[in-house]
Amino acid sequence: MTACIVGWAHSRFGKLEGETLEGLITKVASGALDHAGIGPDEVDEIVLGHFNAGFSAQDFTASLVLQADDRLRFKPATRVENACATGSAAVRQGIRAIDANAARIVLVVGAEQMTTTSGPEIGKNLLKASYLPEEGDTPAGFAGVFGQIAQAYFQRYGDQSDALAMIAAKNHRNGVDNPYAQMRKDFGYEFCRHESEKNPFVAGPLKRTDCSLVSDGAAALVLADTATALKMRRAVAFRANEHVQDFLPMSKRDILAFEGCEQAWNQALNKAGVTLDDLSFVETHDCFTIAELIEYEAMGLAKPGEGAKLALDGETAKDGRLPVNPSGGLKAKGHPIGATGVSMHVLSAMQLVGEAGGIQVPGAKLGGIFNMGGAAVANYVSILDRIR
Ligand SMILES: CC(=O)CC(=O)SCCNC(=O)CCNC(=O)[C@H](O)C(C)(C)COP(=O)(O)OP(=O)(O)OC[C@H]1O[C@@H](n2cnc3c(N)ncnc32)[C@H](O)[C@@H]1OP(=O)(O)O
Repeated sequence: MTACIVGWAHSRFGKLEGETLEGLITKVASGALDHAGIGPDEVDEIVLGHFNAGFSAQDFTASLVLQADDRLRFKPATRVENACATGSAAVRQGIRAIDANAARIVLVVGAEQMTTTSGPEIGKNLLKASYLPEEGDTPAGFAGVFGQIAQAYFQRYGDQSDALAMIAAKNHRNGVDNPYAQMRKDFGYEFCRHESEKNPFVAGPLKRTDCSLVSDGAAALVLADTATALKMRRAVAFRANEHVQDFLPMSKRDILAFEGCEQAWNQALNKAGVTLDDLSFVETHDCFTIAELIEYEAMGLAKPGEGAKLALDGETAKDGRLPVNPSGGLKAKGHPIGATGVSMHVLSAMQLVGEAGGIQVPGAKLGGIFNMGGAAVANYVSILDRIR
């Protein structure tokens, strides 16, 4: 791999009153260029990750990045979309431009503004990332889809409510130390474990604390080829970047196996020539706590049906064997769809250069990222390594 991350910017995630999609995009675009010490005229290509699906009336958004600086005018700019993995799809498109020697510097932006949409519309928009003929009428939107997955998992492997509450509590605890996070509240295990007025059931066995947040936010990063990156202040290289796309209908797959996720991790670990034991941390797609649990199994940390033990034994806690979601994950940090994958790469790069502040994993050397679109349909894994 030749692409490296050399600079970045991240907005706060949350309900950002008075903010616009354009404002979010332009602020992180210029912030990332400033952070990298790269002038807009040096940019060869721009990629914007933006899901939309009804969240924004403006649907032709790639050129909004050009509003960050007049010197970006006439640069090639494209928007990409791959459901909740839209951000990682944008990162990958940038990497491929560099690997093909078609670009030396690429500006990647991910953004979404979700909170200006009303509750029922949010669920409808998100469900556009499901297979409409079979899953389009699922009650409670995507929470309903993962509620069914959780129910099926409980039927096959037994009730996992304790482990799901451990995952929720862990990610909420980690989010407290993340200044970009939408929710910085340490709810604790007991609150996450039990149904209450403040923590009602949302879909199947999933309670509110099992669900990611509805968020506004943006993140951006600058990619450069290795030769250029080695002359910069910071350089975080892609040891691997893999994309595996699976069938859309859940009925065509064993939905408890997340086979696309498994395949993407296998490919990435092979390419990087490392094992999970070599990773210092993982940022994984916890759109719902049951997703994080199944991802433990798909990535190879636990056998099928045994992911709960990792959560219950604290092995994926920040001070555990392999910290998972030290940022607080989608659960606490927030999940502005198009920004999420870019955010995962930005926060991982921060970890590797030792600039992650309160969420820093001490001595982090190698980071893994898994970002997912739909129910394990679009699967992206990156393995990042600091080279400067
Ligand atoms: C689509 C893909 O390709 C793959 C994916 O990633 S799927 C994931 C896509 N994202 C989603 O589906 C979003 C899921 N989450 C939600 O829909 C909503 O957060 C929810 C339905 C779980 C809760 O929404 P709600 O019931 O309308 O809550 P809301 O009225 O906004 O807030 C009530 C309280 O709960 C809190 N709250 C809201 N959502 C919360 C959450 N997810 N976790 C914890 N607390 C939450 C609020 O802060 C508020 O607290 P206070 O009373 O103390 O102020």
